[in-house]
Amino acid sequence: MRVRKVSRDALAAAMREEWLDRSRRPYVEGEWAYVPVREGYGVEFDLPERRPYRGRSFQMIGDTAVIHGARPTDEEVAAIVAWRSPACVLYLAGIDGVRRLPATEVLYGDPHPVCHHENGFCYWLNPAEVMFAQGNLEERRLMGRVIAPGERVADMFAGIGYFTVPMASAGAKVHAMEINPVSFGYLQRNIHENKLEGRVRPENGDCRDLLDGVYDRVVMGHFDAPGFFAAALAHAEVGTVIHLHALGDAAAAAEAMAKDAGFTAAVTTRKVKKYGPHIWHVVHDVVLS
Ligand SMILES: C[S@@+](CC[C@H](N)C(=O)[O-])C[C@H]1O[C@@H](n2cnc3c(N)ncnc32)[C@H](O)[C@@H]1O
Repeated sequence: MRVRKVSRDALAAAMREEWLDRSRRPYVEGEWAYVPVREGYGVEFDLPERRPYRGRSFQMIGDTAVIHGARPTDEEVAAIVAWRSPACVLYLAGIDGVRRLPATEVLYGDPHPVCHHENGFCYWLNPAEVMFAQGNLEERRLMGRVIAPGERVADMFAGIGYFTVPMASAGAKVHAMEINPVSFGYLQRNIHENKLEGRVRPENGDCRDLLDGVYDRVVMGHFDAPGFFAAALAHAEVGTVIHLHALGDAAAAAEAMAKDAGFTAAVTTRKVKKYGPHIWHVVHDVVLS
């Protein structure tokens, strides 16, 4: 690409120049911008054409690239670094145990806390320490939309606040429970960074011990949630809505447990993402009457 080099501050003015090639995009690196030049005008450099990235998909969390599946080769890591200039590349080999801890290998740079921007919120986390579920994006948006101001909400598996933050921002009073002290630290930070103190009561511990009083809505964002459903029912009343996450269909079991607790349950189900062959991560919306 034929370019002229200008300072980043001068880029806006360069974009109005007669010599600008409007069919190409400028390339910005650090404090400098390389601005494409039309035929017939003088150039300072002829940059090699940047080859588009054709490797497998990866997740950007803040400035950290996270790659799933088979362990990437050195060439794959080099291609990601050349394409996105991440500060760090992590290989996510798996997610362990009920605390959903990521098993990661550092392939480039040093892991560090990052701010991941999503739906207008900022989530601090270190992707080498805690997971950030990519496939739940639509569910996180939805939880922000279903809230009526003043609702009493329990987020039983709050993690770093993916559901708590949008719900509190929509006007709910959220009781956010998280058992892992590392995730809990980020939860507290994310409540603060998103200016939601006063709307969230964060507590570190087992949600079965922390549930307190009666809630209008209960979010159960964990694959093991069906095993905790009885605990949620003990803090529900007629009209309470429970968002029960599960791997596979837990609707019939939920209806039976609600009946045992003296309620009638109306259950609707949506798929969040495919988890494995013939296995879906689903959410059952359980409305109690
Ligand atoms: C799937 S992760 C984060 C969930 C987040 N709501 C999401 O879907 O992105 C589930 C979280 O539940 C926490 N957890 C597991 N068992 C728990 C328990 N008994 N009480 C409170 N938190 C628990 C884990 O430490 C983890 O941070």
